[in-house]
Formats: sequence, structure tokens, C-alpha cells
Amino acid sequence: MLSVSDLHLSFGGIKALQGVSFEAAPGEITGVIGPNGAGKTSLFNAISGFYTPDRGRVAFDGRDITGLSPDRRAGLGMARTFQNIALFRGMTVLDNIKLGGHTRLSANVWQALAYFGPARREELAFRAEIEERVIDFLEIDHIRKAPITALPYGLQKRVELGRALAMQPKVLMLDEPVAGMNREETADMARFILDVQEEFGTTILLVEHDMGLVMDICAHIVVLNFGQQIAAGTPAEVARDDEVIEAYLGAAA
Ligand SMILES: Nc1ncnc2c1ncn2[C@@H]1O[C@H](COP(=O)(O)OP(=O)(O)OP(=O)(O)O)[C@@H](O)[C@H]1O
Repeated sequence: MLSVSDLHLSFGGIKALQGVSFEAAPGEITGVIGPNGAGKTSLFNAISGFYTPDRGRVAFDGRDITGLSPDRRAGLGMARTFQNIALFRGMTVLDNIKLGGHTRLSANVWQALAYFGPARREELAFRAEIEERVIDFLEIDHIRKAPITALPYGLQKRVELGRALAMQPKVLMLDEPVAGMNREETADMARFILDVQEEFGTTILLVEHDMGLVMDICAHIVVLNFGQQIAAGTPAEVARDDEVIEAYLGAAA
């Protein structure tokens, strides 16, 4: 479904990724973990097309997409959320979710906004159906007209997930979906992520610091440290890996 091979990316002298290779299995949740600065967000940006790797390849559905723009990748069925919520804060929940269907999360957002005017009727009806499904699925009907700024943080993150789902992605990339959440919000989000996987069969790639969540919901985990992939396997396998333990203990020290 989604695979990266031998990805290298550097910023000046900093080697953010040094030969990362793995495959996100179809319909499964793959976690990417690692201490601060390990390269997780850089990896996400390279996969979604915001950064161009110095070397290596990103493939999606058997096709090499390394050179494609984020727009084109989104068009193929890749959606993502961001570490810092990237919603239109002055707009309502519903309008943000609508944007998921219309935009490809890119610099072309204004073009997408203009689309609301001349859009074809059937297209809009079809979109509206998807939007309603997403709203229902994420249990956010009661806040559909609320501006984003009026919502607690946990709900904002849920709306951001909704916007990604409105794109009907084949691959959903979640960058720290529970960062900053309290326990209840985290449990809710975990349930929604599992429901997405179960109901839509979506392939999910997850970067997250909350180790409990990663261990609970991921089938497969990739561990990065200083841009290198130091381990990969099931939660149980990586949890007992000496190099992983060392990396985390080192980071905590
Ligand atoms: N745009 C950038 N310009 C320069 N350096 C960058 C840039 N993005 C990331 N880096 C550097 O690349 C390395 C990897 O950073 P990255 O944000 O990918 O790590 P991370 O694992 O996501 O960290 P965190 O868990 O703190 O979010 C770090 O040393 C970081 O400072």
C-alpha cells in the first residue's frame, strides 16, 4: 500500500532521515515512534510530499510518488493531520470538513474555496453525503455550526480528523493525534482511530509520543532515533528491543 525505501533527508548539516525503509500494511495501523528530534515529522513530510528526500523512494499503491506534489498525493488518496492543528479557526466545523472534500490540503486552498461557487450540483450532493457520514461517525453533529475557536482542544483534533476523512483517504497519516489531550479525550480519539480502521479499512500511519496508545492500537511499529530506523516489528517486539530501550532511557536521562 505505502512503502518507503532508503529515505534520506537533511537540513544543512542535520541528518533528519538516514535510510528509513518500511511498509505500511494495507488496512493496518503502523506507528512511528522515537525520541524528540528523531525524524518522525520529517518522515511524515517526506511521505506526504511537503519535503523532497535527498535520496530514496516513496511508493503508494505500487506507484513511485517521490516526485509528486502534496496535492497530487492527496488526490491519489493520502490524507494527513498535523501536529499543530491546521484548521481554519474562524470557520465552522462543517465548513472545515467540507474543505477536506474540496481541497487537497495545499497552497491551493483559495482555489478550493472558490470552488464552492460554480460547483456542480451532483458533486455537491455526493460530497454532502460524505460530510454527513463523517459528522455522524465522529459524533460531532451537535457542534457542526460552531466556530473552531469555540471548541475544546480534543474536539478540534477530532474535527481535523473529520476533515481528513472527508477526503475518503486510502492512507490516513496522523501526526500526534492525542498530543496535549487529557485521558478521556485520548481514549475517545483511540476509539475513533480504531473505528476508522474497522469501518473503512483505511491504512493508518501514526506518529505519537503516547506510548500506551501506540502499544494498544498499532499492529506494527517503526522506531527512529537520530534519523535512523533502529527497530521495526510488533509492539511486543519493539518493547523488548535493547536499542529501543536504550534510545528511550537515553532520551529520558
Ligand atoms: N525545516 C527544518 N529545518 C531545519 N531542521 C529541521 C527542520 N525540520 C526538522 N529539522 C531537524 O531535523 C531533525 C528531526 O526533526 P523532526 O521534527 O523530524 O523530529 P521528530 O521526531 O518529529 O521530533 P518531535 O518528536 O520533537 O516532533 C531535528 O534535528 C530537527 O531539528
